[in-house]
Amino acid sequence: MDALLKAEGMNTGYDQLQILWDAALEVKAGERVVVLGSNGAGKTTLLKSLVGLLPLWSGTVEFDGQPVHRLRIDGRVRRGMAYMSEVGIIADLSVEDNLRIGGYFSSREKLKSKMEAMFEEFPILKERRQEAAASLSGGQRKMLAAARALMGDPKLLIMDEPSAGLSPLLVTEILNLVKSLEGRNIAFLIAEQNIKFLEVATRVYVLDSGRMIFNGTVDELQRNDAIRRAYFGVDAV
Ligand SMILES: Nc1ncnc2c1ncn2[C@@H]1O[C@H](COP(=O)(O)OP(=O)(O)OP(=O)(O)O)[C@@H](O)[C@H]1O
Repeated sequence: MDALLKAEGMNTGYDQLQILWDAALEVKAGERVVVLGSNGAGKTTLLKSLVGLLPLWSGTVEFDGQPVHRLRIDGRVRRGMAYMSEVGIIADLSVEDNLRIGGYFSSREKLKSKMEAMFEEFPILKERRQEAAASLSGGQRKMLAAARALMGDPKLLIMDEPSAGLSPLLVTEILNLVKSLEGRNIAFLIAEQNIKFLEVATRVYVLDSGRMIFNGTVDELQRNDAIRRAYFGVDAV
């Protein structure tokens, strides 16, 4: 199967400081790929350069068979990439209006039906549809960020540390959300340091100091002694 997202030779960073070193990554249609990395490994930098929030110094990104690394983020979103980020949630706007922004490129009829589908998927958002996003709890804001990204009917949903700041119970909710979207033909690329996310992964990359040091299945990861020691503790798995 051809890759939906294929990035090669990614080098980038901030000013003179190089963070990503020749990173490569592939996500096939419908796959759920987790990029595991500790604090400061470069996960956010990687995702930002994939979606167009940070320019690459060198390297290529292809999406759906087309090069996209010279496109701005909106051009990549139109092609079916979605970046789930709470940063884009507008606190003063209602839940409903935030969702409307997520469906910006949809026709009016489509927007209405997508909104209803989201409210079915996320009943808590329906309950609070008229309230300002600022009034939502941390977990509810994540739900809104996910629903907003899904409003655009993406082929690929990119999530940056969805578990950050959430209680274990809410982490389970996010995992359930990812599981519940199985079969919808949405691929996931999830950057995380929480190994619980391996539960939903069909494939894993490990990013270490800006370099991809592993690419394989969860089974293969668990059989890799060096990585197991570094990420799970010697006896953990
Ligand atoms: N705007 C910036 N300017 C300079 N350095 C930055 C900037 N953003 C990130 N960095 C540095 O780049 C490195 C990688 O950061 P990045 O946020 O990509 O890592 P991460 O894996 O997402 O970490 P975390 O889990 O802590 O969010 C870190 O050393 C960080 O200090």
